[in-house]
Amino acid sequence: MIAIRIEALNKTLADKEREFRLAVPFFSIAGGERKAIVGSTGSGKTTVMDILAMVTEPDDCRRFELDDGEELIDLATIAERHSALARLRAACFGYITQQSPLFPFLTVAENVAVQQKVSHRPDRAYAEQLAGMLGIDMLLNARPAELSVGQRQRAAIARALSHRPCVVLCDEPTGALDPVTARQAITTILWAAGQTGAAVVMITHDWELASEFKFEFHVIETKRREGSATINVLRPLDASAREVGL
Ligand SMILES: Nc1ncnc2c1ncn2[C@@H]1O[C@H](COP(=O)(O)OP(=O)(O)OP(=O)(O)O)[C@@H](O)[C@H]1O
Repeated sequence: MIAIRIEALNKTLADKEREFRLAVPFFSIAGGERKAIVGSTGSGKTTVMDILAMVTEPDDCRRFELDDGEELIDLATIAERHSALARLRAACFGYITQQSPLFPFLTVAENVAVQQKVSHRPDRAYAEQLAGMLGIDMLLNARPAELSVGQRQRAAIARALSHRPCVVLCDEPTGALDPVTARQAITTILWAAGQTGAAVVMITHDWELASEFKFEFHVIETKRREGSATINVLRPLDASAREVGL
């Protein structure tokens, strides 16, 4: 079973006027688990997700590793090994970003097929099944420009799940969806994760939906400010804080 562990990780983003520092003392996720990351806008949720997706490199960490059940992979240094990083991403990770850009010159079906091809897991029937569950099966031959924002978001979800990843990362996957379609999207993500025993990490502002689907909450909050620098920390949220909707 897959597991990712982070210990004492730090990342600083800075420009001339301000500095944003994020600390992750400890975070772990294993196959079958579902964790929600919450926090105010600009608190660093996407930064955490980009680090998990190995899009952004941490500045330093005591531990940042992926255990795939056979091998322990050091994610802190994998960015230096381009082909290993590309292989790992294609095989293991499904990342639904906020924009989730689709190739504009390809149909929805072709966008999904590209992901499966890169991951060496072509499976048209599975792609169609996901599209059906997400309510976009009638749109498989449409190009992104012909879709609404919510339809594009669902196409991006189908693409990110289509190669049966064992880590599913979702950055506000239901941001453009109405409540019924949002529930359908989360149900599909968790169904697909259940097929492979995948771990699911989701950024959301929808506490109610995440609670309903039994996500474990982690929150990013400001620890302190030092001049123009903001220092934020990711920590688990206990049940009592969740009840008052902190
Ligand atoms: N290059 C940079 N220099 C300084 N600060 C930066 C830079 N890039 C990003 N930031 C800051 O980093 C912080 C974290 O950004 P991030 O996108 O991770 O937040 P978020 O919690 O995902 O926000 P949202 O909910 O709005 O999507 C923000 O406050 C942002 O202003």
